[in-house]
Amino acid sequence: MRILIVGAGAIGGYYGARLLQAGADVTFLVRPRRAAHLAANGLHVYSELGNFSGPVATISTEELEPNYDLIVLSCKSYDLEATLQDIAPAMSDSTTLLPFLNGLAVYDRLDQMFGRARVLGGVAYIAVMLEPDGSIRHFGAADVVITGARSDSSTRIAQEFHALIRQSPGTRSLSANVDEVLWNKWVMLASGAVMTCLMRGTVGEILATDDGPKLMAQTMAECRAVANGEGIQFSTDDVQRVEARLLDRQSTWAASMMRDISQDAPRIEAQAIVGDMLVRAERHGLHTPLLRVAYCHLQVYQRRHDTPG
Ligand SMILES: NC(=O)C1=CN([C@@H]2O[C@H](COP(=O)(O)OP(=O)(O)OC[C@H]3O[C@@H](n4cnc5c(N)ncnc54)[C@H](OP(=O)(O)O)[C@@H]3O)[C@@H](O)[C@H]2O)C=CC1
Ligand SMILES: CC(C)(CO)C(=O)C(=O)O
Repeated sequence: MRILIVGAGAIGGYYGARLLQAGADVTFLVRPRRAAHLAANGLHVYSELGNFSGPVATISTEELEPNYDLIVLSCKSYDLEATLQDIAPAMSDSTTLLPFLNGLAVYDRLDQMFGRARVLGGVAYIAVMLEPDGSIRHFGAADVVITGARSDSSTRIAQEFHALIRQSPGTRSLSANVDEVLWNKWVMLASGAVMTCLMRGTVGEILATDDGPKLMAQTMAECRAVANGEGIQFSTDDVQRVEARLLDRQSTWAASMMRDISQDAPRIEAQAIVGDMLVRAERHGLHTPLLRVAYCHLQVYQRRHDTPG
């Protein structure tokens, strides 16, 4: 299987390296600055699960030809439209896409452009970061990847990808109900992002306050109601797994968007992670006050960074 990974950032670089270690045929689509860096230094991944260091094959959008079986999308959500233009020359009628972006808007867009049968579902539960020196650092040892076909005709390629990625360390599953998996992650992430970004604290710090547990539970209920409105029913296990993470008083976790805000990142994925949940809530006539407050707060942050001074 010929795999094109779009972006050699935290997620693309990390899983690209893991796929290379598994013997996969991987090329990274990168923009000029990253291409020059990788040509000069190679790719370096530092992880408790094993490091990777070595040269990698890169390509520019001008050089692309339609000869990939799978294109893995690992850009930030705000770069999706530009990325879709860049990958156009690589798309053949038989190319399948696998996005690892957070949120569900990416699926609506890809389904609209290419059809659901050409888009696999994928989530990564991991904390990785592109360091200023261009290397990729994995924080902790958690690394869970769940992928799956979203239509019968892409079952084979989903199985082939799983067979490759399962050779890497971490927990790997192939789901027969990947839509539920995608929603489950989004509900967890959106709820966690709403609370940790609004309160500027970790889950444990929030739960130690008078109203923290109640507000966290309300945020999860708002996000679950949106999922239900979109036709997703969670199992008791799903609900308990999200609650175990977001109602854990010992937790030092905060959403990566909260970490981006703490580091004064110029752009955040507020629209994809919180704004789009709110749009869907409105579509179903749902009252979601915490999502609304959080999105207003995140928009203020983004607008201040869009128009400095
Ligand atoms: N980091 C994490 O731990 C996790 C992240 N995610 C999600 O994964 C997605 C990616 O996040 P992350 O890897 O952290 O982000 P990064 O910013 O680390 O990496 C994104 C990379 O995409 C590249 N890129 C963007 N557009 C293009 C393009 N058109 N052509 C080539 N390269 C491009 C950027 O390159 P350039 O340098 O040229 O801008 C950048 O290196 C997000 O949606 C995030 O929410 C999900 C789970 C965990
Ligand atoms: C996997 C998880 C939940 C890791 O923190 C994430 O995607 C994020 O915070 O953006």
